[in-house]
Amino acid sequence: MSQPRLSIPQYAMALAHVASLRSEDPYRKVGAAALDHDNRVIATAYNGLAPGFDPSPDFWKDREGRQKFMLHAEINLCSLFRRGDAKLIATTTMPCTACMQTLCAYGIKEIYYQEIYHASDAPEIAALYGVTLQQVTDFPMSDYLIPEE
Ligand SMILES: O=c1ccn([C@H]2C[C@H](O)[C@@H](COP(=O)(O)OP(=O)(O)OP(=O)(O)O)O2)c(=O)[nH]1
Repeated sequence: MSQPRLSIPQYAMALAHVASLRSEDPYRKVGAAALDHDNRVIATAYNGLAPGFDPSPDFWKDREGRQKFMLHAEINLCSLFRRGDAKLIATTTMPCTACMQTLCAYGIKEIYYQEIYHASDAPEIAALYGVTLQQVTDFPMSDYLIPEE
Protein backbone atom coordinates (compact mmCIF):
# COMPACT_ATOMS: atom_id res chain seq x y z
CA MET A 1 0.00 0.00 0.00
CA SER A 2 1.43 3.38 -0.89
CA GLN A 3 2.11 5.78 1.96
CA PRO A 4 1.54 9.53 1.68
CA ARG A 5 4.82 11.25 0.88
CA LEU A 6 5.95 14.64 2.13
CA SER A 7 6.46 17.35 -0.44
CA ILE A 8 9.92 18.93 -0.45
CA PRO A 9 8.66 22.19 1.19
CA GLN A 10 6.92 20.14 3.93
CA TYR A 11 10.10 18.14 4.47
CA ALA A 12 12.22 21.31 4.74
CA MET A 13 9.67 22.92 7.08
CA ALA A 14 9.68 19.92 9.42
CA LEU A 15 13.48 20.15 9.58
CA ALA A 16 13.27 23.88 10.27
CA HIS A 17 10.96 23.20 13.19
CA VAL A 18 13.30 20.63 14.67
CA ALA A 19 16.13 23.19 14.40
CA SER A 20 14.00 25.81 16.19
CA LEU A 21 13.90 23.56 19.24
CA ARG A 22 17.60 24.33 19.77
CA SER A 23 17.07 28.12 19.96
CA GLU A 24 18.13 29.72 23.23
CA ASP A 25 15.85 32.74 22.76
CA PRO A 26 13.08 32.40 25.37
CA TYR A 27 10.75 34.76 23.48
CA ARG A 28 10.95 33.63 19.88
CA LYS A 29 12.43 30.42 18.54
CA VAL A 30 13.17 30.43 14.82
CA GLY A 31 14.56 27.49 12.87
CA ALA A 32 15.64 27.20 9.25
CA ALA A 33 16.79 24.49 6.86
CA ALA A 34 18.48 24.65 3.45
CA LEU A 35 18.31 22.05 0.68
CA ASP A 36 20.62 21.88 -2.32
CA HIS A 37 19.71 21.37 -5.99
CA ASP A 38 19.27 17.61 -5.38
CA ASN A 39 17.01 18.27 -2.36
CA ARG A 40 19.74 17.17 0.01
CA VAL A 41 19.92 18.88 3.38
CA ILE A 42 22.96 21.12 3.48
CA ALA A 43 22.30 23.09 6.64
CA THR A 44 19.99 23.69 9.56
CA ALA A 45 20.22 26.65 11.93
CA TYR A 46 18.35 28.63 14.56
CA ASN A 47 18.41 32.08 16.15
CA GLY A 48 20.75 32.72 19.03
CA LEU A 49 23.72 34.58 20.38
CA ALA A 50 27.15 34.40 18.76
CA PRO A 51 28.74 30.95 18.96
CA GLY A 52 30.46 30.34 22.28
CA PHE A 53 28.95 33.39 24.01
CA ASP A 54 27.51 32.55 27.39
CA PRO A 55 25.23 35.34 28.69
CA SER A 56 24.54 36.09 32.34
CA PRO A 57 21.14 34.80 33.51
CA ASP A 58 19.94 38.44 33.62
CA PHE A 59 20.58 38.90 29.93
CA TRP A 60 17.27 37.31 28.92
CA LYS A 61 15.21 39.50 31.28
CA ASP A 62 15.44 42.46 28.88
CA ARG A 63 13.21 41.39 26.00
CA GLU A 64 13.79 44.51 23.93
CA GLY A 65 17.45 44.86 24.89
CA ARG A 66 18.26 41.39 23.60
CA GLN A 67 17.03 42.08 20.08
CA LYS A 68 20.10 43.79 18.63
CA PHE A 69 22.34 40.94 19.77
CA MET A 70 20.37 38.08 18.31
CA LEU A 71 21.77 36.38 15.23
CA HIS A 72 18.79 35.49 13.09
CA ALA A 73 18.24 31.89 12.04
CA GLU A 74 18.51 32.72 8.32
CA ILE A 75 21.86 34.49 8.79
CA ASN A 76 23.22 31.58 10.80
CA LEU A 77 21.94 29.30 8.03
CA CYS A 78 23.69 31.26 5.27
CA SER A 79 26.96 31.09 7.22
CA LEU A 80 26.96 27.34 6.52
CA PHE A 81 27.08 27.29 2.70
CA ARG A 82 28.33 29.24 -0.28
CA ARG A 83 26.33 31.42 -2.64
CA GLY A 84 24.50 29.28 -5.20
CA ASP A 85 24.71 26.07 -3.15
CA ALA A 86 21.17 26.22 -1.72
CA LYS A 87 18.11 25.88 -3.95
CA LEU A 88 15.52 26.41 -1.28
CA ILE A 89 15.18 27.22 2.35
CA ALA A 90 12.38 26.78 4.86
CA THR A 91 12.11 28.97 7.91
CA THR A 92 9.61 28.78 10.74
CA THR A 93 9.13 32.58 10.62
CA MET A 94 8.89 34.73 7.50
CA PRO A 95 12.34 36.31 6.97
CA CYS A 96 12.69 39.88 8.22
CA THR A 97 13.69 42.45 5.59
CA ALA A 98 17.44 42.12 6.25
CA CYS A 99 17.28 38.32 6.21
CA MET A 100 15.28 38.35 2.98
CA GLN A 101 17.94 40.57 1.38
CA THR A 102 20.66 38.18 2.56
CA LEU A 103 18.81 35.14 1.19
CA CYS A 104 18.58 36.93 -2.19
CA ALA A 105 22.31 37.66 -2.07
CA TYR A 106 22.89 33.92 -1.57
CA GLY A 107 20.92 33.18 -4.73
CA ILE A 108 18.08 31.31 -3.03
CA LYS A 109 15.10 31.03 -5.34
CA GLU A 110 12.50 29.33 -3.13
CA ILE A 111 11.66 30.36 0.40
CA TYR A 112 9.00 28.69 2.55
CA TYR A 113 7.85 30.04 5.91
CA GLN A 114 5.23 29.01 8.42
CA GLU A 115 4.44 32.06 10.55
CA ILE A 116 3.99 35.61 9.24
CA TYR A 117 6.55 38.06 10.64
CA HIS A 118 5.37 41.59 11.43
CA ALA A 119 6.84 44.49 9.52
CA SER A 120 8.77 42.42 6.98
CA ASP A 121 9.25 43.63 3.42
CA ALA A 122 9.98 40.05 2.32
CA PRO A 123 6.88 39.74 0.07
CA GLU A 124 7.78 42.90 -1.83
CA ILE A 125 11.45 41.89 -2.18
CA ALA A 126 10.46 38.40 -3.37
CA ALA A 127 8.09 39.86 -5.98
CA LEU A 128 10.73 42.23 -7.37
CA TYR A 129 13.45 39.57 -7.66
CA GLY A 130 11.17 36.74 -8.82
CA VAL A 131 11.80 34.63 -5.74
CA THR A 132 9.11 32.19 -4.58
CA LEU A 133 7.96 33.09 -1.07
CA GLN A 134 5.23 30.73 0.12
CA GLN A 135 3.55 29.93 3.39
CA VAL A 136 3.55 26.26 4.45
CA THR A 137 1.35 25.45 7.42
CA ASP A 138 0.58 21.78 6.85
CA PHE A 139 3.63 19.64 7.62
CA PRO A 140 4.48 16.89 10.09
CA MET A 141 4.55 18.48 13.54
CA SER A 142 2.11 21.26 12.67
CA ASP A 143 -0.45 19.52 14.88
CA TYR A 144 1.86 19.91 17.85
CA LEU A 145 2.57 23.65 17.59
CA ILE A 146 1.33 25.84 20.40
CA PRO A 147 -1.18 28.33 18.94
CA GLU A 148 -0.14 31.99 19.07
CA GLU A 149 -1.63 34.18 21.81
O1 LIG B 1 13.68 36.76 10.30
C1 LIG B 1 13.85 36.59 11.51
C2 LIG B 1 13.24 37.40 12.48
C3 LIG B 1 13.53 37.19 13.81
N1 LIG B 1 14.38 36.21 14.21
C4 LIG B 1 14.68 36.03 15.63
C5 LIG B 1 15.70 36.99 16.17
C6 LIG B 1 15.32 37.11 17.60
O2 LIG B 1 15.93 36.09 18.38
C7 LIG B 1 13.80 36.88 17.60
C8 LIG B 1 13.01 38.17 17.71
O3 LIG B 1 13.19 38.96 16.59
P1 LIG B 1 13.27 40.55 16.71
O4 LIG B 1 14.52 40.92 17.40
O5 LIG B 1 13.06 41.14 15.36
O6 LIG B 1 12.10 40.95 17.69
P2 LIG B 1 10.52 40.98 17.59
O7 LIG B 1 10.00 39.78 16.88
O8 LIG B 1 10.11 42.31 17.09
O9 LIG B 1 10.17 40.96 19.12
P3 LIG B 1 9.94 39.79 20.16
O10 LIG B 1 10.50 38.48 19.68
O11 LIG B 1 10.61 40.26 21.41
O12 LIG B 1 8.44 39.70 20.31
O13 LIG B 1 13.51 36.19 16.40
C9 LIG B 1 14.98 35.39 13.26
O14 LIG B 1 15.76 34.51 13.59
N2 LIG B 1 14.69 35.61 11.94
